[in-house]
Amino acid sequence: MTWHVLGAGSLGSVWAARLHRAGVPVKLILRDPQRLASYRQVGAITLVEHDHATRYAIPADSVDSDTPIQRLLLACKAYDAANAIKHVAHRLQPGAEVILLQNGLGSQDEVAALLPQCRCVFASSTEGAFREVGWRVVFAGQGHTWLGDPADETPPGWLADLQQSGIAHTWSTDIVSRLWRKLALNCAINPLTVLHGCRNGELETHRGEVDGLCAELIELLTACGQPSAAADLREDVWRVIQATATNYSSMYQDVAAKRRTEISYLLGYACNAGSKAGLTLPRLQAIHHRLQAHLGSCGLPQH
Ligand SMILES: NC(=O)C1=CN([C@@H]2O[C@H](COP(=O)(O)OP(=O)(O)OC[C@H]3O[C@@H](n4cnc5c(N)ncnc54)[C@H](OP(=O)(O)O)[C@@H]3O)[C@@H](O)[C@H]2O)C=CC1
Ligand SMILES: CC(C)(CO)C(=O)C(=O)O
Repeated sequence: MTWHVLGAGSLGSVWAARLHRAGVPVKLILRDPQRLASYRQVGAITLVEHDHATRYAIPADSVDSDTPIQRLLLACKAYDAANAIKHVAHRLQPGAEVILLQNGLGSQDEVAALLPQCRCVFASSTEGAFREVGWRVVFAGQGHTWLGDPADETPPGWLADLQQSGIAHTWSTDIVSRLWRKLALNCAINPLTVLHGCRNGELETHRGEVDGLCAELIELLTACGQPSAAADLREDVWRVIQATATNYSSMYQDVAAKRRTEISYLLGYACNAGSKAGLTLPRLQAIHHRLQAHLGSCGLPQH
């Protein structure tokens, strides 16, 4: 069965290239005929791993094609996910499986609401990839991907394709909790690195702010029925800060490159969930507002 990959950016390309080279049928779906023409001119995705570049001539079509889709990897940013899926929804067969690679929370439910006839599998990944130029992508960090379906704990048969392709993964029966935990880590670290203009490790000099956010995130996770995502959060945040001390967070990198951030699916989602639960979370609200103002001053969307 063919894997269709909608969103041939950083992570989508890394997935597509590994599946393709393992002999698993893959097709890229590009956003419009112009992007398809650009891809066809080059004819391949170039994947750079350990400074070694390899071309993978993966077949592609655009969203305008009408071939049916039974398995789809949605690899757009969280803010593009629902809009992107609308363009291919009519091609998805009853019972089709859609794997959602988005970080944060909120986009998964937006997409699932549009696809009542499909099985939506949520993913949370610690892999790292970035687009160098054009159709050339650097696979910067080996990581792990957790996959799960909140509506059905049965592992899908296609996990064997991931195994065959060397995509490190685990089927998770608590994927929503994992997504919450990653969201909390991102909320405690990423906005502060943007506002202080620093690497993750330099947050050591802003201990009070990090700890204050952790305390409110623990309150939020607990109120939202996510006690295991709340357990030892502060310790985990400091462990991640130390382990990634010399790195710039993904949000820092987005702002530095003048790319839109996923703020609405991270801090925005956390603040909304807090309001819905009737919580007062002054530190999270304040950092959300400071970050929005900062994004505005950089000419970037505040949502
Ligand atoms: N990159 C990473 O290291 C990691 C990313 N993630 C998460 O994975 C998700 C994807 O991130 P990433 O791969 O970095 O994102 P990129 O910006 O690199 O890629 C997104 C891709 O989506 C495509 N796209 C957007 N809208 C549409 C549309 N309507 N139709 C078709 N294609 C569309 C873009 O197309 P075009 O090329 O035409 O602009 C682009 O190729 C994010 O939620 C991110 O947080 C999680 C862990 C690590
Ligand atoms: C390294 C870490 C955990 C920091 O929040 C991250 O995931 C990111 O930069 O987005």
